[in-house]
Amino acid sequence: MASLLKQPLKLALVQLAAGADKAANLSQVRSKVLEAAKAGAKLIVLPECFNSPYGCQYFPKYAETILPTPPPKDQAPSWHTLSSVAMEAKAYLIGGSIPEFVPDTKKYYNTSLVFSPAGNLIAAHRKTHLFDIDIPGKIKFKESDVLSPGNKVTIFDMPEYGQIGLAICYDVRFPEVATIAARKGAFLLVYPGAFNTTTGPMHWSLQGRARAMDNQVYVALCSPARDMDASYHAWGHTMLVSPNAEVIAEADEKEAIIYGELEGAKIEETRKGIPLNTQRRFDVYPDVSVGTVRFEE
Ligand SMILES: NC(=O)CC(=O)C(=O)O
Repeated sequence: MASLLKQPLKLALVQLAAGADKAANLSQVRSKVLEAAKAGAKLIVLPECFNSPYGCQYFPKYAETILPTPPPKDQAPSWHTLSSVAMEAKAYLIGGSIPEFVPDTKKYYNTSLVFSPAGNLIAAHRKTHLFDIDIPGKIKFKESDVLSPGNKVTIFDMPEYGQIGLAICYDVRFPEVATIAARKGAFLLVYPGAFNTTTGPMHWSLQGRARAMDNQVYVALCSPARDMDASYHAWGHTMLVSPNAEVIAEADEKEAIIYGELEGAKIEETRKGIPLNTQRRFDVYPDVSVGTVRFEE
């Protein structure tokens, strides 16, 4: 059987320190992406909300209108930064996420844009599960006050390497999304995400490792760096997890780039040792990856 990952891939996860100045954030994106490319990365990932601080109060101010594509430059500076830096870096670039505004419907989304090394937009994912939680005395957050949810599972292809499943932050808590992408052939699941200092220590690493363990694929979680002067304290701890659920590399809470070399043989070795893929009992329970799965908005 052909390998899910056609050739080794160097991955970089950029734990960016994003602040209130959008232009400064975009300039930092450019410098960190080029640094990662210089180190040999061919797939580079940015965190959730890389052009702004994270919080419902910020989404409208930092939102960009990206449709129709390509959008005018003055309307979508983040879109154009991602496209041009992907080209300069000669790398695939997963642009964490930005707030997106759709004028026709007046809706806002939390949206991840993916660019090819030629600077073309090749995929977009709108956060499907909005972060609405209330842990008394700890954290209350309601993205749905401002945002609308996306309506699809996102899988995209890098023809020289293979397929990637992409979702955002809270989406990681819904294992169906990961399972669908893995069963459709993804070798890597990528989650730009901003857990916080309450849910981060409880579940960040556990979620990343669980998605890897269940699906026997690589998992990448990419967070903003922590800013204790911001209203939301991101957990940080950007990490890469192996198909056998080991943490390959992990940042602390400060700005950093972490790297990993991904190899198809590692997925095959894991699946050979513990052959979940051939042992599933779809005569006992349904396969969530077939049937009414939406791959289009
Ligand atoms: N910020 C999120 O979307 C999710 C999160 O912090 C959590 O699930 O915990």
